[in-house]
Order: sequence, then structure tokens, then C-alpha cells
Amino acid sequence: MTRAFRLIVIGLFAVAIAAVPLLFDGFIVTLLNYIGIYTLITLGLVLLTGCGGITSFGQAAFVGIGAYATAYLTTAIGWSPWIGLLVAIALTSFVALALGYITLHLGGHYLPLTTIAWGVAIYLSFGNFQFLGAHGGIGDIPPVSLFGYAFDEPQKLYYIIWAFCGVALIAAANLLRSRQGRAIRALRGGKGMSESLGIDVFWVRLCVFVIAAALAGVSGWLYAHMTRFVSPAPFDLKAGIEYLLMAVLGGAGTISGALVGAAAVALAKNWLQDLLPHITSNSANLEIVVFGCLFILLLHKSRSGIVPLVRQYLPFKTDMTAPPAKGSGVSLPEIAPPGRGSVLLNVDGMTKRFGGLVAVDNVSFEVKAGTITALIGPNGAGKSTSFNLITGALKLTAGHVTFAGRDLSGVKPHEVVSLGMARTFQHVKLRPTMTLLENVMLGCYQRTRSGFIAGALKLDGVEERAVYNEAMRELERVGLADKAHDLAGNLALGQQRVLEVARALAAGPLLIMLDEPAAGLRSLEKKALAELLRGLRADGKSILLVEHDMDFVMSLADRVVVLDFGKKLAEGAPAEIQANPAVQEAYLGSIE
Ligand SMILES: Nc1ncnc2c1ncn2[C@@H]1O[C@H](COP(=O)(O)OP(=O)(O)OP(=O)(O)O)[C@@H](O)[C@H]1O
Repeated sequence: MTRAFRLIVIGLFAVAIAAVPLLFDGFIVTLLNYIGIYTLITLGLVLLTGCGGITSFGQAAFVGIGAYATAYLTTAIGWSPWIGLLVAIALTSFVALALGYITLHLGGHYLPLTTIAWGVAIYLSFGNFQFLGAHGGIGDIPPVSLFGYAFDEPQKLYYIIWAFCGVALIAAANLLRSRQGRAIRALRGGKGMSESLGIDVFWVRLCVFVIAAALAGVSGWLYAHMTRFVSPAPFDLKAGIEYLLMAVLGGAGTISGALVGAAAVALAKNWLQDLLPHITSNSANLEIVVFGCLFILLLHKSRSGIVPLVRQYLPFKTDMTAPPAKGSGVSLPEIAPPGRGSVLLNVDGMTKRFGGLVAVDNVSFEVKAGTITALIGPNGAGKSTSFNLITGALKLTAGHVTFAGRDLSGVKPHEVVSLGMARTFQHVKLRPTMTLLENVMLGCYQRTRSGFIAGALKLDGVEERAVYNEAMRELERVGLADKAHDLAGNLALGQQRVLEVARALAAGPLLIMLDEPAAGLRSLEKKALAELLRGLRADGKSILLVEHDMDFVMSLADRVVVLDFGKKLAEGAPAEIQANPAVQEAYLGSIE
């Protein structure tokens, strides 16, 4: 979708929204008010669950905190609802910060389970605090007013609700296109991939968790001043599940999905509330059953939700990538390369035990600046484990790794890339739903600084242009520039490996660590890759590679280190290694 077309769509949507209270009755306006309030909560879940992969059943509790905060302050203390808004945002953010700090390091299904636990705990607390009116709740909440004008009717508050929605939708869309937005979208690729790009996974997860909670808090504030009454019931676990359903139904990874999902569930609920009493006297329970069936149907038909399903049939594609850069006055910071031939990486007595298994046993070697070093050996020899130890993805049991003169013990995995070390993986780790360009732009993460606010407010234009230019340069270098706007998931495996190399290069590394880069490549592609690596060496880059294709290795490497059963078996120039009887027996003989 072109920028102009997108602006026209947004403009028409804004005009339509603005006209509604003038054209429709109170019932429709109230329904739209609820849709707007739900959209804010769902938008948080789009960022948190759809993009960041963190499933939360507890968002209703944050809505409750926002609602109760303003209800209490405006009724018991008599403060302005606008102060109530600030406190609602601050309180939900603070509670999210505390809960996130304690729980977000958990993986798998443990984290969603904790969201149920704290969601229920917060909901139950509302009913137990006397100063919050216990189960009776708080009534007589004043309306929001601005310069003496009270937004005391649904038709009036409608504009406030949709103004908040509009700002939040645009800010979230900007955020997802920015540096930190790409980091959020990378989270689903796993910790190993994100950390290798320099992303502090815990910190990004915490930030997106707080943003989602703050959006729920704002929604709670709007809810309190719309209904003018709060009680615990609307903030229970069932509501939390419904919000999650909205996000999944709309399209959990899409901004417009928040609006579509919120509208779909609100309309369906409304329709069911009219219909079900004709069928049963216990319509509330049947409503849940119908929702459950709809959910199952959706997961069968389109797991990614309504928006991605509809998008397949649209005549244009949406592209999250920054527009082509105009002007080239900015460039990303480079790390000064060490003198050619100086020791860049020193591995000394590196050892790793997994229980009783010694996967890497007292291995030592060096990589000199401007050279290609290959790490070879039979399956299970400890090559990938060595990579993970050097990059900090695994902790050493014993030994030292020194890079560019710095001892890496104590350096966190996501900090290593900023020292000038970038890597690829034996099993390719890309984001298949992001374009090639976005995947490579992710590689620039550590060379840039824009934060969440800069991204949401689009204050990062200069840096984004530089990132775009750098990513295109690396895609051209590896021969994938013509596919820059395609999805990475549509590439053949060989090309995905090459894309990973481009992403590693975008980090501006001194040392590029390639784990089986030629696996799955056809012979012409291998030749092109070998040429690329020679070119990088000529530019002063150092390369450490693990590879099973011996023709590829021997024609390329300056030095070869052979591992066998975790131990270093031999080290030398390719010709020496090929002539080494021990290596012949342990490895080279067996692969011919
Ligand atoms: N996380 C882990 N826990 C336990 N054992 C592991 C772990 N990772 C690797 N190993 C074991 O360590 C040994 C070395 O594995 P590694 O993957 O480093 O070998 P490799 O040389 O890269 O092999 P390949 O060429 O097949 O990739 C193997 O015996 C493997 O089973």
C-alpha cells in the first residue's frame, strides 16, 4: 500500500468515525465506545502476544487498576479525572514493571500461567478492599471535562475515546516499524536469535509488557468515566480471556487486527445477548460456549486471524519497511578494525560439560585479524557448542575467551555483538514473516540507539534511513537486493543462509562466525558465497566458520582447527590438515 493511499484510507476512516455521533442513535454510539475501549486493550495484546509472543490472560486486571485508580481519586479525594488518567497510567505501569520483573524470565507455558495467577489475585483484591467499595464498587464517578465542557454523555465521550484510540493505533504502527518494534517482532524468533543481534531480550519483553499494561490502564480510565461506576466483575479472568480472543481473532500480529478483533467480539456479544435468551434461560454460559466454538473454527480456518485472512485477497501488499532513503548524509558507527595479522580472538582452555559429557575439552586456538579460520570435525565433535561458548550463548565450564583484547567472561550474550562479533546459526534463525530487508535491518540493532518513544513518535527518521541504507547495501553484497521486500519465509533454504550472512554483516562485525553457511547451497551459490567471504577477508574482516564441505573449507581457509570428541585433534594450514594421518583417520577419511 502506498503512503498516499494509506493516508487516504486513514483520513476517510477518521471522517467516518467523527460523523458517527451525528448520524446514529445512542445505542450504536455506546457500542462503538465499548469497541474503542476494547481496541486499546487489544492493541496492547497485539504488541505483547501477537508480536512479542508473550501470552497474557491478565490484561483485564490492568484495566481494573486504571479504572479503580481514577474512580477512587475522583470520588474520595475529588481530584480531576485528568490527574486520574496520569495516576492510572503510572500505577498500571508500575504494577506491570513489578510483575514483569518477577515473571518475564519464565519461558514456555509457565509465563501464561503466571498471568492467570496475578490476574485472578488482582481481580479478587478489588472486591476485598473496603476503601474501593469492596464488592459494591465505587459509584458517582464524575465525567471527564475539558475547559469547563463535560463529556457526560456517550455521544460526547465518544470523541475522547476515539481520539485516544487513533493516537494509540498510529503510535503502535510507528513503533512496530521502528528499531524497537523490530526487536519486539524478533522476540518470537527465540532468545538465541534475538541475543545474537544485540537485543536485551528481558528488557524488551519488560518494556512491551509495561506498554500493554499502560494501554489497558488508559482503557480502564475511559471505562470508569463512561460507566461512572466500577465494580470488580468486569475485570475478572473471563474478561481477560475475551481480550485475548479479540487479539487472536483480529490478527494477533497486526495493528488493524486490534480494531477488527475488538469490533468482531463486541458485535458478536451484542448479537448473542439478543439471540440466546430466546434459546435458553442460562444465556451467559451458552455465550461462552458459542465463543469457544467460534474460536476453534477460526483456528482451523485462519490461525493468524481475520486481518491476515482478508489481506490475502487484497490487490496490494502492506510493507512494514521504512520508505526508501532520500539523501545519504548519515552512516552507522563502525568499530575500528585491528591491524591485519594481530590476534582478534583468543580461545584458551575452553571447556564445556553437560552433566557427565565433556562436549568441549580444553580447546585453545586463535583467530587473526583479516583471516579465515575453519573449525571442522565429525558430527558431535563440539563445533556448535564452541560457537555458543565463544558468543556467550553458553557459559564456559572452564577456560577463557578473549576478543579484541577483552576477556569475555561476565559479558552478557547480547553485549558481545557490540564488541564486533556477529554470527549465523546451524539451523537458520530468521523471522519468516518479516521481509528480507527487515531481517537485515535487525542486524543493525546494536549500531543504533532509538528507543520506544522515538519510534512511536517517529523521531528516528535519520537513524532509520541509515539502517535502511546499510541493510540494502548488505543485501546487494550477498545478491538478494532484488528480493528485499519479499518475506524471508518464502526463500529457499540456501538463500535463507545467505540472508543470515547479510544480517550478520549489517552488525558491522570484526569477526563473522558462520555455522555451516554452505549447507543446502547449490554449487553456484557455494561459489558465490566463497567469493563473498574472500571479499570480506580482503576488506580486513575475520571469519570463523564451521563447515562440513571440505572442498569449500580447504579452498577458502587460511587455518583449520580440527575437533574430535570435544578435543582439539590438529591445527594448521589446509594442506597440513589434509596430510595429517590422525585427521584422515578421524574425519577426512570418513567423509569421502
Ligand atoms: N545443550 C546440550 N545439552 C547436552 N548435551 C549437548 C548440548 N548441546 C550439545 N550437546 C552434546 O555435545 C556434543 C557436541 O555437540 P555439538 O552440537 O557442539 O557438535 P557439532 O560438532 O556441532 O556437531 P554437528 O556437526 O552434528 O553439528 C554432542 O554430543 C551433543 O549431543
